[in-house]
Amino acid sequence: MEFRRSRAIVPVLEVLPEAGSTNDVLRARAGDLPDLAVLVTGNQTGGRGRLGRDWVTPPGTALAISVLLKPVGLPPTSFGWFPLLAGLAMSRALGPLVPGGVQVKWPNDVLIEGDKVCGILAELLPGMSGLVIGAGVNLVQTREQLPTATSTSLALAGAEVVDPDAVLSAYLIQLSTLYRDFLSASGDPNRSALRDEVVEACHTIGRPVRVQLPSGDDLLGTAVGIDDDGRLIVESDAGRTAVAAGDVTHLRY
Ligand SMILES: Nc1ncnc2c1ncn2[C@@H]1O[C@H](COP(=O)(O)OP(=O)(O)OP(=O)(O)O)[C@@H](O)[C@H]1O
Ligand SMILES: O=C(O)CCCC[C@@H]1SC[C@@H]2NC(=O)N[C@@H]21
Repeated sequence: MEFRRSRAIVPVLEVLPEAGSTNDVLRARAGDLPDLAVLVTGNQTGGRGRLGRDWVTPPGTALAISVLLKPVGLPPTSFGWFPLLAGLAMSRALGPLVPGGVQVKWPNDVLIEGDKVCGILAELLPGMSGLVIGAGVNLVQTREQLPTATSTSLALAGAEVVDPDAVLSAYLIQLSTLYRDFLSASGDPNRSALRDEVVEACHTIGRPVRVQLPSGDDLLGTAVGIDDDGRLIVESDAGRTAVAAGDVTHLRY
């Protein structure tokens, strides 16, 4: 895979021929790298997913992108927005490539007709000094190369051309723009405009959902919004619950 054009968008873009996990490499080097530095590989051998799962991609079939964010002067409670902005950025980058577009499942999975084409893993740096936002994008895997029946690739979903560099550039342009918009909107603690965009893109809002909470409990209800800290608000028989982390399933009633 070749990467050509993305360097102008971010201060540091390093293409690794191979990496265990780009999130791990970037976290280890975060102290020496600037805000919005990016590591990318098309050959990630030890990818990690959310909730301790593996992220599996055969060499040369997928992109692994990790972006370092070092926002200055933000309260750590605001950090919950960044994974949502990454999901929105990726949905804008991938949406035009496939017939029928993409959907975002809260917090940041990007789906095509319900199947996962991109997963995002946001990890805090020690002392809340920043975050690493990792995104895995399934580009050209065949059905047999995907780990589950509910995952897909851009090629399988009907993208006519799958250019890794174009996907990378589009994502970085969208993410860096949203990130700068977020930082410059610090006068509006509710981030109303950005919140509206995230809610608009998030397919989960307005749907009946089951949320498997980190405690192991299940929450059944309807997703009705996103709160000031980026948490999903679920309305159930027990009232409203703000969910910071969990596995969401869209239910079809
Ligand atoms: N390349 C990949 N593409 C999609 N899913 C992957 C990939 N590699 C590993 N996985 C993992 O396979 C599982 C896919 O599960 P599934 O598509 O059923 O969605 P899910 O359980 O709702 O996922 P999630 O918990 O991320 O919302 C997830 O745990 C995901 O992290
Ligand atoms: O479980 C998920 O949905 C999140 C998957 C995140 C995968 C990406 S690939 C780039 C970065 N490096 C990793 O080890 N994980 C993330």
